[in-house]
Amino acid sequence: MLSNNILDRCHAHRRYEVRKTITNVYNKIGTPMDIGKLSFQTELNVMTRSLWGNTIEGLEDSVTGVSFRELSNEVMRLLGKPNISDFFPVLARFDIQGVEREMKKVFLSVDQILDRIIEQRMKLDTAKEKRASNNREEKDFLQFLLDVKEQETTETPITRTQIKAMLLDILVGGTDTTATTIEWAMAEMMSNPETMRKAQEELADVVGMTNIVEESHLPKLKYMDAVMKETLRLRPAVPLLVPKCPSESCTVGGYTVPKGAKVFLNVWAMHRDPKYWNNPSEFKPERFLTDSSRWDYRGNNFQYLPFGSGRRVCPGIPLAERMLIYLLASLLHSFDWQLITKGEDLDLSEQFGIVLKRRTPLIVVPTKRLPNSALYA
Ligand code: HEM
Repeated sequence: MLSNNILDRCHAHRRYEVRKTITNVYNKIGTPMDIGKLSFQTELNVMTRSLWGNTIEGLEDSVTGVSFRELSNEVMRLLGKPNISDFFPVLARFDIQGVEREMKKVFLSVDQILDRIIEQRMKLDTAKEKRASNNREEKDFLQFLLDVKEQETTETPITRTQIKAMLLDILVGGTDTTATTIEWAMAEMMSNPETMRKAQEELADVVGMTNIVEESHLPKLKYMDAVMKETLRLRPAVPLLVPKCPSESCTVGGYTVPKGAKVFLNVWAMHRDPKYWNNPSEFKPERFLTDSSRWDYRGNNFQYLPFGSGRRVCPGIPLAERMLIYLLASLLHSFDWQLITKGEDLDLSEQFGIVLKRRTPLIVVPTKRLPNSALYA
């Protein structure tokens, strides 16, 4: 589902959702907008369309009374909260801060949403629907997993709980990270208007002002790509990566790491180390334009690891790469953006957590940029 090949085949989902977002923004032009919220909803819709062919707009509220974004925020908050049980496992059964209790509550809600989606799919699964689905050119991810579950001969049978876990892993791993990165990129550009000017100039050159951004333009948007790389250097969405736990004691850089230790890799600090970066706290996309072959997201260059490295490197890189640039480019090409109060200093402070969020949401006001209104439909 996350390979470039499959992503190429379902590019229509991304186009549909990004265009829907542009139209929605256009319909509310001149009013303040929360960029994080807007990006989250677009990314969530893109992912759920690829996972089970539909969005969860409406369903989430009707099943649990809260939006998926609120649930996801809560999962991230609890995952990042320092928990005494982790430091003194002997106390874990008392769950002194109630982290486990709260997490169970959130997961129950997410579980109900995913159960409803699976049940809806299984209800459709009459013989007639099944024939239609088998004949369909593309199966979505859920259908693929349900088919594997049905084949009892499979060596490693897959359970409904595992299906829900995989769906949740992908949803939680992909939505907040992408939305937060777009929000940071926009905030950094608003604080450095020269970078915004250059990005919009590139869009005018590559896409033109009588056209809309398409995924086919993305490989030509070199400056926009550098903006994303610089955003992920300065504001890595997962600043401590996902904790690692060695299965054997080992020695790294002269230090012994005992078997079973919890290891955090502080890429936030690595990305700001003055030994490797000139003026590390400056937002300067140009640093990624020179010697660009050195910079990619695969984790082979140990001074730059926004998606991790090795066996547990983020599997969502191909989707993230496309969606980050596609959505940001579409927002910057279609609109100019201003802060609510002109001349105000934008708050760039960070909030500690497993995902590196802004302390305050980025609220900005769009104005129309393209001459032809039909391009917003
Ligand atoms: C800006 C976007 C994203 C960033 C910065 C990001 C970053 C990361 C990082 C740092 C890790 C941990 C790697 C490690 O510890 O070595 C990770 C894991 C993961 N990511 Fe992403 N990610 C992004 C988008 C996505 C997307 C779009 C998806 C899914 C479609 C996704 C799915 C996952 C999953 C499932 C894991 C867990 C992998 C495992 O533990 O085996 N991510 N991501």
